This record gives sequence, structure tokens and C-alpha cells, in this order.
Amino acid sequence: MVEEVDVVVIGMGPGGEDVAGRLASAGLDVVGVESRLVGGECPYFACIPTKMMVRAADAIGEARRVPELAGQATVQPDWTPVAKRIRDEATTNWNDEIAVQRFEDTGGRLVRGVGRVSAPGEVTVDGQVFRARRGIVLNPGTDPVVPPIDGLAESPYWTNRDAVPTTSAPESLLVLGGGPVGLEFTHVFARFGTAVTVLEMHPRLLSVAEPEASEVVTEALRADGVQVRTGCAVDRVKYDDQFQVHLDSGEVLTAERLLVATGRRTDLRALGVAAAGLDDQARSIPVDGRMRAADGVWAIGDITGRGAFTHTSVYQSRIAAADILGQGSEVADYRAMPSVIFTDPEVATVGLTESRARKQEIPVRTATTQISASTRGWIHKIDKEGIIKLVADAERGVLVGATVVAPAGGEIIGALAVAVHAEVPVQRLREMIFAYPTFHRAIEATLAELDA
Ligand SMILES: Cc1cc2nc3c(=O)[nH]c(=O)nc-3n(C[C@H](O)[C@H](O)[C@H](O)COP(=O)(O)OP(=O)(O)OC[C@H]3O[C@@H](n4cnc5c(N)ncnc54)[C@H](O)[C@@H]3O)c2cc1C
Ligand SMILES: NC(=O)c1ccc[n+]([C@@H]2O[C@H](COP(=O)([O-])OP(=O)(O)OC[C@H]3O[C@@H](n4cnc5c(N)ncnc54)[C@H](O)[C@@H]3O)[C@@H](O)[C@H]2O)c1
Repeated sequence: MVEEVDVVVIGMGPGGEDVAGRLASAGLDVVGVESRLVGGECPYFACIPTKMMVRAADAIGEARRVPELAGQATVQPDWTPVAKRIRDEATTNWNDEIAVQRFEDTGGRLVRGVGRVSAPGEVTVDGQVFRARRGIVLNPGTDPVVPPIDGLAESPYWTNRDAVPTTSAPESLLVLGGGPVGLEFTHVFARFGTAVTVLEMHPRLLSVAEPEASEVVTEALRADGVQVRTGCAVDRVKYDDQFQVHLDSGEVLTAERLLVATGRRTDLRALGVAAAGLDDQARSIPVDGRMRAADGVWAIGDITGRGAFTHTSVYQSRIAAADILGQGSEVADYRAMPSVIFTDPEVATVGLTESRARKQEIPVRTATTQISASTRGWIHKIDKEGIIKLVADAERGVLVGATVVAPAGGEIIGALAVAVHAEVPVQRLREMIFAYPTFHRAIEATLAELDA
């Protein structure tokens, strides 16, 4: 039995749910296919529950600053309210009924199961075939990568999908991978008393960020008692009541839990993209500025390789929906892509790092200032370390990138995102009035250092 519809969306992550809802609201006959939970990784295993964890960890951090600033405070971390909040408020016990209702209220239809492109313009879900008159939208997201380390696959390792639902903080934790996932969990569990060791194969944590940012975060984690091991390779893993991780140096580390946070992948072969003329061996699906991947196929979200963030997925969804509806004039522009890693301090970035700008042969000028040297940093007194780094195109006299590592760095970056997005001339930025004494006022001092 073949059923004709207007659009089939495979994967109802943040972008898939959004695009399917937009198209159904516009009156199209839309089928959304989801094999797990409508809403995707973000609300159930990623952004939202992990930021609830971070909120709790940050509260512990702030309470521990009281003795130096405001008297006495005794902190006894307890995971119970965190687990309860994640179960009841974030995920409704990992139940997507509310999200399904939200989608169905737009007029869309949800089909549960694994979708596969079976022919051009055709999607099969458990033997049920849909022919899409207007097109197919691919939003399959990603799964955690588990590296081929001897013994790892057979062990009861955690990924983010196990760490989020945990009902207790482990006594000890080895975190494999010092990227955003690894470091956010490290920050959280360390504050709850877990003895955490991060194992990163690169010479530094957050290897894609500015080196100055890696330095501040590494020191902040160490101050929270975290063992940071960079440039290390794991040879094999053994589990026998506890994890034994054998490093290539011969050293053996043990812990109650092992979290694998070594990146993400998508099985494009299983998704059947070759049937739509796409390379199923690739790591991502290349799309044009309107999210078109092939004739009658759009792709959005992590799979496009343009920044694995919820805000990217939803941004792309808006553009794809407009294009499918024939109303699309907006072309995707990633120059001012922001990101925030919720450690303490937060690591916020927009646009290009210095090294990426140099690779693009931009005539680069940079300036970096210390948060601790600002008035607000001095007032803050404790845990005031951080930086603002600006990357400018000297020829055009505009910022092309910025990094803020600071308390509330994710909020401070907003001003710099506007500057990069709107290509505000550096000279014009220097003429701004920055409120005193704020953290964002350190932008003014950094601009003054910039020879552009
Ligand atoms: C621990 C963690 C923390 C994060 N924190 C943040 C954060 O703070 N801020 C931020 O912006 N980003 C964060 N991210 C990234 C963010 O979760 C993703 O970028 C976001 O979920 C967008 O992904 P997506 O739309 O591509 O799809 P996903 O959210 O991955 O959803 C894809 C959906 O498609 C379904 N699916 C896949 N294949 C099929 C198929 N063949 N048939 C049917 N259904 C299918 C999956 O079951 C899934 O539900 C975090 C990620 C992790 C892992
Ligand atoms: N706050 C946020 O916005 C947020 C938070 C978490 C994740 N994310 C998104 O999710 C994506 C995935 O994050 P991630 O941290 O899983 O992946 P990642 O690819 O960003 O980082 C993985 C890290 O693991 C290291 N690694 C890989 N194999 C290793 C091995 N065998 N031993 C030791 N180290 C190894 C890599 O060198 C890298 O530093 C990110 O790109 C990010 O966009 C965003």
C-alpha cells in the first residue's frame, strides 16, 4: 500500500519537529517519522536536562564562594532534586506525549518507526510506503560515537543517554573525550563530589576552541578537583565491578563509571540516502543555502555538519520550510554562529577562531584581555578568571569572531554576535557606551587593544 502525502520528515528532532509543524500549519499533508521520542536528543538527553544539571552545579559553586564573601554556608550536594527535576519537569519521565500533541495540533501526522528513503521521493517505515509529492526532509540527528577500543563495547559504559537519567552521582567517573559533552558532565559531577578524570587524546581540552579558552577551563576544572589528562590514548577497557582503563603509557585508571563523550555520528546507509542520490558513506549531508540536499530532498540539523546545536537545527528548519512552501528568500548565513559550553566559567564563541580565520587567509588582528583585570572581575573576587578574545578582519575593519570565557559568558557573547552578524565597524563599536561595572564592559577594553 502506497500512501501519497505532501511532505515526509524523517527524524523529529528540534528542527524536524519545527519544520513538520510549520508545513502542517501551512496546510500541507505532513507525516513526521520518529523512532524514539518526538523532540529528539535535546529535550530528553541533551541541552535541557544537562542545563538543569549545570544550574544545580552552579548553585553549589556559588554557595561555596559564600565563606570568602558573605559569612557561612554549608553545602551538602544531593542528586535527588536534580534527578527528580529532570524526570518530572524536563522529560516527563522520557515521555513525548506533550510533544506529539503539539505536533498533531498543527494538523501533522506522526508515524512511529524507523524511516528509510527507499526510492526518489519515497519513504518506507516498517513496510508502510509514503510517496512525498513535495519532498522529504531529513533530520536524523546523531548517535554517540563509541571508539573501537578493546573491551569498551562489552563494558557497561555510559553515553549522555545513560548519564542524564542517572538517579545518583557516581563516586568516581572517567570521562573519555574533552569536548563539550565531556566537559559539561565533568563540571556537573565534580561539583556533586564525584572524583572525575577527563581523558582527552588531543594536547588540550576543547581543541576546536581558542587555546586561551582551553587554558582557563582546564584550570577551573582542576580547581574543582578534576584530573585532566590530555594527549593520552586508551589501549583497552576492562570491567569487573569497576572500570579499569589501560592507557598506552601502561598506567591503569579505575572508576565506578566510564562516560564515552568522543563525538557523534549518523548511519547514512541505514537512512537509505543513496536512493536519493546522496553519498551514504559521508559523515554529513551537504546542503545549499536553502537546505536542499538533492532534488526534492532537504536536510537540517546536526547531519548538515554546520554546527551541532539546537539553534542551528531550528534556524535551518525555518529556511527549509519557507523554501518548501515556495516563500523562501532567506539563504543560510553561518558567519555569526554562536555556541556556549556551560562549564563554570562558560565558554561562549561566535564566528571564527583566530586559527580558522588565518586558514581562510583573512588579514587577522586579535586582542585578548583578562576578565580579572576588569572592574567587575575585581569586584567578583573569586573565580574571576576568564578572557575576551576578538578576531578582526583588518582590511574590512569588522569582527569575524569572538570568544568570551567568563561568568555568564553565554550572555556576554550576545553583543559580539550582533557585531559579527551585522558587520558593525570596529570603530563604531569603540564609540559605544558600555555599562559600568559589567563583565561585558571588558569588550571595550579589548576593542581598545585591537589594532584594526
Ligand atoms: C549532552 C549534550 C548536550 C547538548 N547541549 C546542547 C546545548 O546546550 N545547546 C545546543 O544548542 N545544543 C546542545 N547539544 C546538541 C543538540 O542536542 C543537537 O544539536 C540538537 O538535538 C539538534 O539535533 P537534530 O535536530 O539534528 O536532531 P536530534 O535532536 O538528534 O533528533 C533526531 C531525531 O531523529 C530520530 N531519528 C533518527 N533516524 C531516524 C529514522 N531513520 N527514522 C525515524 N526517526 C529517526 C531520532 O530518534 C531523534 O529523535 C547537546 C548535545 C548533547 C549530546
Ligand atoms: N552547550 C552546547 O551547545 C553543547 C553541549 C554538548 C554538546 N554539544 C554539541 O554536541 C557535539 C558533540 O559533542 P562531543 O563533545 O561529544 O564531541 P566533540 O567531537 O566535540 O568532542 C569529542 C572529543 O573527544 C575526543 N576524543 C575522540 N576520541 C577519543 C579517544 N579515543 N580518546 C580520548 N579522546 C577522544 C576528541 O579529541 C574531542 O576532543 C558538539 O559538536 C557540540 O556541537 C553542544
